[in-house]
Amino acid sequence: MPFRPTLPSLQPKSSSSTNWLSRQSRDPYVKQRLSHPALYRSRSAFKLLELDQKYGGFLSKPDVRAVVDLGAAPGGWSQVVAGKMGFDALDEDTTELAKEESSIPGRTKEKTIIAVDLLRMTPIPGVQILQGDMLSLRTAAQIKNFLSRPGNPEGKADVILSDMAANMTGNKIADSESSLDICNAVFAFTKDHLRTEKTVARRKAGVLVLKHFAHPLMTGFRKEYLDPHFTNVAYVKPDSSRAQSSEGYWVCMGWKGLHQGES
Ligand SMILES: C[S@@+](CC[C@H](N)C(=O)[O-])C[C@H]1O[C@@H](n2cnc3c(N)ncnc32)[C@H](O)[C@@H]1O
Repeated sequence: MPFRPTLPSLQPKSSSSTNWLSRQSRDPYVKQRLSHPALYRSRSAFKLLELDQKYGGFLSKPDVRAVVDLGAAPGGWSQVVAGKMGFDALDEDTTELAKEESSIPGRTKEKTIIAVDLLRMTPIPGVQILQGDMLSLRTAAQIKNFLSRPGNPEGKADVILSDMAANMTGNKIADSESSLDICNAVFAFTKDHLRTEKTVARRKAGVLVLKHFAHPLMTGFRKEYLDPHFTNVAYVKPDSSRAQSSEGYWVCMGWKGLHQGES
């Protein structure tokens, strides 16, 4: 369902909601979303577009056959991925131009996109939706089933995206721990399901994009799990991410797999 601005009610507003409305009305990315022909479901879609563009169009490489989008609801990132992989992922066909932009010549529909979230999602063409908790091992097993098909018997993904975020409590320690739990669960999934750059035979193939909230615990996580296992790890705060949020993304390229003796 496309994003629809709600009309402001006539009730008096609290100062925080007035501030929010005023910030929204000035936010260039909210304005861009409302006027963009693709009618992305979320403002987050622009973060992924920015990351993809900055890191060489990793979603559009011809060898990318399977993408997993974790924490996908309401579906902006999945719409971006589906568009890049040749599906018409628009919620509404507004203009002919938008249709042309979303269909990339030379792409077939032999691609797998899996979107996972705790919440229900409205369907997106080309995207298989799975409602489940990524902190549960059962969900990882279900994703593997979705990934495994004749062209991909080993059930691997070329790109794993995680924009997952638990509900914030306002307690910094609890919130950092939830973010760390999510990062650990995503890494556990990645080590079993991301195709290595060696298997693909392309440098920087096997990409993980992982959202996290800045905290010293996260520096340790990066040093222990990301830096040793990827050819390149970059920290990015997209321009489209609100300055007051402590969120940031690691763009990790070139999955090397586990080292001998690691499990
Ligand atoms: C910021 S939103 C994602 C927005 C999405 N990338 C988009 O473009 O529409 C974060 C999502 O993470 C999901 N989430 C949080 N914890 C999760 C978990 N343990 N398993 C699956 N999804 C989770 C939330 O339900 C929420 O929809």
